[in-house]
Amino acid sequence: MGGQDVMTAREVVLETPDAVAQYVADFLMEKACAAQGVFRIALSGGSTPRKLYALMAKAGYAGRFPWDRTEFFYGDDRFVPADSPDSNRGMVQSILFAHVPVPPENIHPMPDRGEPDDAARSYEADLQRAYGADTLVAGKPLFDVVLLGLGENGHTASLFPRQPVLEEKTRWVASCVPDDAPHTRLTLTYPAIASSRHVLFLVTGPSKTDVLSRVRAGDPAEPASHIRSDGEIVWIIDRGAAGQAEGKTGR
Ligand SMILES: O=C1O[C@H](COP(=O)(O)O)[C@@H](O)[C@H](O)[C@H]1O
Repeated sequence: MGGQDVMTAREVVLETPDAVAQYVADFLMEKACAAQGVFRIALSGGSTPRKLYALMAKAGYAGRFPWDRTEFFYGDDRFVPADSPDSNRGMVQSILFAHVPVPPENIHPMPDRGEPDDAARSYEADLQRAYGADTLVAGKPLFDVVLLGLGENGHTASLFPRQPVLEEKTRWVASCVPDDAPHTRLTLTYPAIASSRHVLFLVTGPSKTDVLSRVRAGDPAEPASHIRSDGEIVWIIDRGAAGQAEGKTGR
């Protein structure tokens, strides 16, 4: 694969948020089942992927997904305890992991204690152990799939506008303190996200239409405009976010 940016990404527009969840669940099932050996996913947080995680916890998926050879990491998290309602880790645990036979050692939550920068370095070391090297190599993706969302203020993972983390070229994980959102965060950096076979953006609802159109036009002020993948990028959006009267699949 030659790699993609958001301008050359494939786009799938579906009727509803439920259809988006279904599409992504089927995508993950197909890719994970087809993979040889370990399959690594970086999960997204926030509200949009909840439907996806709930669907994957249902018998039809839970009984067939290769949980035992899938390693679950996080694209970002808020630096709060897992029992906080704002914790991405806590959200995925309660909606998905509590209901499926995933070995606990396959779940890699971002740390939520100590100094945020130490926690970021510790998570980076966790990723490097899984990857088997401390330098990212072209042709050897860190992640099979990275799931991403898109905040109304333009952030993706916890890459917020105007933050120093947007300039990070070598670290895989960094801490940041957004100026327009609560909590210190830990986030994958651009180079870590780019080391992937598939980046899937899940975007639903009319509140995302404006920011989505800015990113799709390549607005450099939007952090999501700078996402790359060594493989493919796919936008999976509902017609509410697309600002369309009717859904269609294309591009
Ligand atoms: O803070 C976050 O927000 C983004 C977008 O979330 P959504 O609620 O608009 O779906 C999410 O992708 C990220 O993981 C999360 O930490």
